[in-house]
Amino acid sequence: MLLSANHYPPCPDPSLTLGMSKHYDAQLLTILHQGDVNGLQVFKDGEWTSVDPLRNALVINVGNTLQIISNNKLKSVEHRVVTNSNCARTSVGFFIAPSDDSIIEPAKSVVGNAAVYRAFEFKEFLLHFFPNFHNNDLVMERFKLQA
Ligand SMILES: O=C(O)CCC(=O)C(=O)O
Ligand SMILES: [Fe+2]
Repeated sequence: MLLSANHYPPCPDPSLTLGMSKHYDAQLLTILHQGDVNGLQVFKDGEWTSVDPLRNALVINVGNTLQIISNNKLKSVEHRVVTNSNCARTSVGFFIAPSDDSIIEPAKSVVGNAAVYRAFEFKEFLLHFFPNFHNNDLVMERFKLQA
């Protein structure tokens, strides 16, 4: 498990920069507390949509590794953080991750004979994920079984 605290100061011109650029989370699940300031957006139906903070609620985000284990039944979502000019924003994320030597593969109970991904060690996934952070299709392609 990894804990990450993010602080986004107010930005005089939010059109010039993002708080966090678009990405997918690599791990199994992200549990995010985003306080009460807007900023998180998900890419849905071809556009960026705000995930408005709800009082006393956490955001649960499926990561790439859970997408693979679920054989694409659960989808990792592209997301980013925008800034605003009025107030600072702080978020805290818990990333639930397997140990580096865990074997990741689509769960037998969900795939039948149609596994989309091969089995691999989680550390192989991380080694490939970070250098290719901005090309998620390329990341996922490497772990697919040949059609
Ligand atoms: O600050 C946020 O709301 C999201 C942060 C995030 O996406 C991340 O840390 O991976
Ligand atoms: Fe994220």
